[in-house]
Amino acid sequence: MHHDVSGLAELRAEEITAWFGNHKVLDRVSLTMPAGGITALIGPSGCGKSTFLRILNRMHELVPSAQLAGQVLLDGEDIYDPDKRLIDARRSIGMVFQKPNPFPAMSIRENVLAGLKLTGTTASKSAKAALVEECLIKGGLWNEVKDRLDAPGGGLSGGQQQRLCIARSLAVKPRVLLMDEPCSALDPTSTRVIEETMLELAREVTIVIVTHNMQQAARVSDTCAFFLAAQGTPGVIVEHGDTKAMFSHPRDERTADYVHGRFG
Ligand SMILES: Nc1ncnc2c1ncn2[C@@H]1O[C@H](COP(=O)(O)OP(=O)(O)OP(=O)(O)O)[C@@H](O)[C@H]1O
Repeated sequence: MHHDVSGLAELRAEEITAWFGNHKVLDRVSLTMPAGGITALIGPSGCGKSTFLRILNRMHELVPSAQLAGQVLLDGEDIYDPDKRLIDARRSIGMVFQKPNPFPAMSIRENVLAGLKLTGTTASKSAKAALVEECLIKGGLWNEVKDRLDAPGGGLSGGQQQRLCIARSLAVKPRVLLMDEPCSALDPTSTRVIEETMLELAREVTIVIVTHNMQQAARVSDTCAFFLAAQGTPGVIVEHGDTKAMFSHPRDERTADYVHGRFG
């Protein structure tokens, strides 16, 4: 299959079912996350959004009791193909977490470059310097840190740390960036800066974001998927599609109730 590593990539989940032990938490969830778009995953707590996100870059299998059925296709290629290496899936599909997690004692520069070691990538000193600048610019942090690249990452504010984590994930040139409530630990100003960064990044990387903030989903996402797990049943997608349409004219009453803040 044609595989343009520099181009924008579509991520597609097909019939994903997930368990922790015998507890089924997702049931045959299918979703196409368009290339170069921002897809928001919304829904009440416990409906399986984070589990679904973790399945998209093979983090679910880190939990010993976790099981999975279905496929995840990056530009048509199954990331769970036994011939594919885990590290390749993780490099192509990066993740930013709820709580900023830079290496606190490492310098800002070393934080950005940290992923290169893990993926065994080597680069010259000047190539590394260029990469650090490029990723910090894309992460929306360059102007604030360019004069102190050797200061520890842990000395930055929460919002800056989160942008540092975004820059770090960009350094290995991912094709998809997964973000699990990336702003929930941040103040409104930092949140807006991250949202602007996301809108810029979407030109070159496909983004999937879990968010509890409906305004945020409306501001940043092109497409949206509403997850729901009815009492005692696994999570499913009730409705998905164009974000503006889903917020203004939801097809399902449960979506209407959720996006208007009537539950969850
Ligand atoms: N490591 C785990 N071991 C066992 N069960 C788990 C584990 N992680 C999640 N679950 C269960 O899977 C279900 C889905 O959880 P998940 O965190 O994916 O939901 P969520 O929609 O992301 O929730 P939230 O919005 O609160 O983060 C829940 O019933 C949860 O208790």
